Amino acid sequence: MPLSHPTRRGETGAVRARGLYAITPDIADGGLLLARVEAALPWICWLQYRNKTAAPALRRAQLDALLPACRAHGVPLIVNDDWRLAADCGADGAHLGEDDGDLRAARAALGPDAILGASCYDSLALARQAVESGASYVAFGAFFDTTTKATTRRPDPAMLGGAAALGVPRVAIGGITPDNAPQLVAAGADLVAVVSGVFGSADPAAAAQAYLRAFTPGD
Ligand SMILES: Cc1ncc(COP(=O)(O)OP(=O)(O)O)c(N)n1
Ligand SMILES: Cc1ncsc1CCOP(=O)(O)O
Ligand SMILES: [Mg+2]
Repeated sequence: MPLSHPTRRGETGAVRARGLYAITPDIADGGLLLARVEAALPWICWLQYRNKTAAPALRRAQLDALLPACRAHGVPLIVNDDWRLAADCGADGAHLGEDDGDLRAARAALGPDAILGASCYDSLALARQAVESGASYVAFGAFFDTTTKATTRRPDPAMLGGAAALGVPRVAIGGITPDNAPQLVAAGADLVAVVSGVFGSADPAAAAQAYLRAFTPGD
């Protein structure tokens, strides 16, 4: 069992997690998507279902296929963009960016135990607001160049340290590789969120394991 695996709740009930947060790419073929996710699942802490091109029915069908696989590995499944879809399919949480609706409404609908993430880009002020509004983790990025998403805001890694006082897991995203992940973990990232570095690889299991070395320096 990799160190990243458990998602624990501390005495305050807050979500605690550390490791790799894998995010799915836009794959239309559900069988292929499931096979690639299943290869990575033993090594990841959380999975985010993100598909920016699928029609609603395909998104729902892909989630319905991914959920039992995630459950079998004890990996929470988080739905990007759409907290209503997360609620409908019984996922463990949702991730909302600045155009994805209201965190308070999502928290009220999903309940106190849901994992609710917020994109905070390069802004500590956004992160503070997000936590006040019910976010259980905050995400910063893009830290590095990426072709997965057009990005304009580029935080300094020191922002991850500045966010420690918020008391929720800090996620780093954007162009993260096994080579540049250690500097983000050293700066305070609890999780590194990755699309292409895992699912763009011919071997998602090996790729996922390569990221875990950032969390066990010296191995
Ligand atoms: C963990 C994590 N961090 C940031 C994002 C980006 O969210 P958003 O800005 O809403 O952009 P899209 O992913 O919806 O294109 C994320 N999805 N996950
Ligand atoms: C969704 C998202 N938000 C900021 S960067 C990004 C894409 C990250 O993908 P990759 O890990 O392939 O750079
Ligand atoms: Mg979004």
